[in-house]
Amino acid sequence: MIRHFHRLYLFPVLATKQKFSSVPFIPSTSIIGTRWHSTITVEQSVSNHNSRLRLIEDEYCNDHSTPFPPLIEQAMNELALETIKEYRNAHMMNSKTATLLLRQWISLFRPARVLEIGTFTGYSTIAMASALSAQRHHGSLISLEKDSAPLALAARYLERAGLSDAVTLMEGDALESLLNLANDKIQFDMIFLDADKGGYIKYYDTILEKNLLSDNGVILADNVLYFGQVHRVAGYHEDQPAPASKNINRMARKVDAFNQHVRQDDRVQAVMLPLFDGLTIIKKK
Ligand SMILES: C[S@@+](CC[C@H](N)C(=O)[O-])C[C@H]1O[C@@H](n2cnc3c(N)ncnc32)[C@H](O)[C@@H]1O
Repeated sequence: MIRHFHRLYLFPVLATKQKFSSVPFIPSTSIIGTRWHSTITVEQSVSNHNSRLRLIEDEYCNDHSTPFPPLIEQAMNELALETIKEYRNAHMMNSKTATLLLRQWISLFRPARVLEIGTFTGYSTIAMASALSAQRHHGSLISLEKDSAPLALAARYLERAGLSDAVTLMEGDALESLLNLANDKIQFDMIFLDADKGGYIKYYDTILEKNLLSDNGVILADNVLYFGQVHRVAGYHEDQPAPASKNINRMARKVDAFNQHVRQDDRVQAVMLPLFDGLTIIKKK
C-alpha cells in the first residue's frame, strides 16, 4: 500500500533556496525602535488584550532578558515582520519572551531530541534550533506542520539563520506524524505542544501511550490560558469579566478540557504558569 503522508523538508533545503531566492531581504534597520512583535496582531484581534496577556509586562520581561545572538535576533525579527505581512493569523507566533524561555530550557536541560508540534512560520523553531546548535553535543529538532506555505517560510529563515542542519520539518497532519515517529521508536526529551488547541488531548495521549516522551522528558503545552478566557469558561469568578468572541470562547472550552485532562492524569506531574498565553510544564511521574 502506498502511504503518502509527509513531505520531509530535510536540510540543507536546496530546493527551497532556489524557489525562494527572489524574496526581498528586509533590512534590520526597518525594525529598530518599532514594536513589530506578534503581540501587535493580538492587540488588534482581542479586545481585552492588554490586561489578559499583560503585553506591557511581556515587553518589559523581554527587554530585561538576554537577547538571542545578533544573527538569530535579526532572523527572528525579520521572520516576524514577514509573517505579520503575509498572515492574518500572525498572532499565532509565540511571544519573544516565551521563545527566550524555550532557549533557556534547552540551555539548562540539554535535551538531545526536541519535537515541536505546530511550526507555523518557524518563530519558536528558530529559537529552539539556535539553542540546540549552541550546545557542544548539538541536539536535533523535528517540527510538525500541516500547511506547506508557512513551512516553506520557516525553512527559508532557518537556512538564513544557519540552523538548517539542526532541524527537520515534517509536513503533514501532526497525529499521523506522531504515529510515524512512534513506529520508528523515536523518543523526545522535550516536546513543545503548540498546534491546534482542539487536538491537544489526542496529541498528548498519543505522546504518552506511544512512548514518544523519554523518561525524564518534558511536554511544554502552550496557550493553556487561551487569551485569558479559559478560567472564565471554566466558571472562575472575576470582578470585571472581559467578553470575548464566540470563537475564542469555543477554543477556550477545548483548552479547558485539555487542562482538566492533564490535571486528572495520574501518569504525570504538571504545573501551569501564566507566562504570556499560559504554559503547562508536564513530566512523567
Ligand atoms: C500556534 S501555531 C504555531 C506557532 C509556532 N510554534 C510559532 O511560535 O510561531 C499552530 C500551528 O499548528 C498548525 N496545525 C494546526 N493543526 C494541525 C495539524 N492537525 N497537524 C499539523 N499542524 C497543525 C497550524 O497550521 C499552525 O501553523
